[in-house]
Amino acid sequence: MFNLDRSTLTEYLIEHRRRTPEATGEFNALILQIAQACKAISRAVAHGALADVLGSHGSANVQGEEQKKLDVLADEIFLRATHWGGDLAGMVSEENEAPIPLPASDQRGKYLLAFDPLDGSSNIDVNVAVGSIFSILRAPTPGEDATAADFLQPGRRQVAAGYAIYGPSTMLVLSVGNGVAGFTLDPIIGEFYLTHPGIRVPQTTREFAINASNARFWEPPVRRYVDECLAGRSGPRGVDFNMRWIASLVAETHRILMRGGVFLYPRDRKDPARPGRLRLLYECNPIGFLIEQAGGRASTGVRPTLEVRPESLHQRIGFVFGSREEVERIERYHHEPVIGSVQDELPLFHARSLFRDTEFAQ
Ligand SMILES: O=P(O)(O)OC[C@H]1O[C@](O)(COP(=O)(O)O)[C@@H](O)[C@@H]1O
Ligand SMILES: [Mg+2]
Ligand SMILES: [Mg+2]
Repeated sequence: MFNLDRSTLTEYLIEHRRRTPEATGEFNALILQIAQACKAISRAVAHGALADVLGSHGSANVQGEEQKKLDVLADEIFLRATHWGGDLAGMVSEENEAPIPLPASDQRGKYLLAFDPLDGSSNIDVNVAVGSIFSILRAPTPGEDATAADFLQPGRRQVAAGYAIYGPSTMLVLSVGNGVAGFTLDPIIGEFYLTHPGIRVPQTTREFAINASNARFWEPPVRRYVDECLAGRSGPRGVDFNMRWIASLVAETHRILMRGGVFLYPRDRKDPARPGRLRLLYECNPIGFLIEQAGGRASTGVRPTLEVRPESLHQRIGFVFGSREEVERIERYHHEPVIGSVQDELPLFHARSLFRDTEFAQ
């Protein structure tokens, strides 16, 4: 059952360092600190009610969202595990408005860390998979405290990115810029082992994921895409599609990395002040980096996510990613003039579509 030949995460990182002669070891130290944080969060998640980590913390974060106990705990765990290491010049977290001050006595390093300590918070209390997401950038002025502006770099400049998924097993999925590798935690030994080398996203798929409760706010290209998927074999796509919605970005990403698919949390018209739901710096950019490294495509719906120049730390943006062919199709729909949708062609969709509304009917 156990394969003793598997590399540990540490061995994988040492191997990577051998191929990077100028590496000092700071980068590996940082990744291992993050992995340590993920192990501690995994333990808290696994203990659930036994560790009194379910339920609301009774506070709101900078974005006005209710904080769960586990959001706050995971944030603290990330801070403790990483901010004494001396390899960081700054940190940004979903749960903190400004960059988190590093300890005064500590040296400043050359990396910036942006993270979502607990992703999929609405799933904590219902015992569904949640995760942590992280993005690593180079500090423009190594050795000095980073400013908020230092973090506003396009995702293409990420040095590494990854997530931990706390599911039936805990995994760390990582890219240091040469593909994507998945490591599974042995919870007894407390070690991540390389179990999924060279992860690739299948180019084609027949499975999509979108929060359909927002259908009335979708823009026409998204409506067209989803309507065509729903029309299945008798529609313009000529095949039946399957649908998933977990409401944990990490879990959706993991499914897509494992078996393909396309995920959409598009820009919509729900709230003009919030063009999209997901946050660019610590959700879309790291996931986009992993998806591109695995041969898939990550997009705003119009252009590659990793090309966007961020404007603020907690900026939200439309996000579409997954199997390349589907993402390219969605981008094409955004660039094409709006023409009649499948709704106009199929009588069923006129009066009774699940996603029917009048406001944006074409
Ligand atoms: O509640 P919705 O609309 O289904 O949104 C789900 C999305 O919100 C998120 O939970 C946001 O992340 P946080 O839990 O870190 O705030 C994503 O993981 C997920 O894709
Ligand atoms: Mg999140
Ligand atoms: Mg979160």
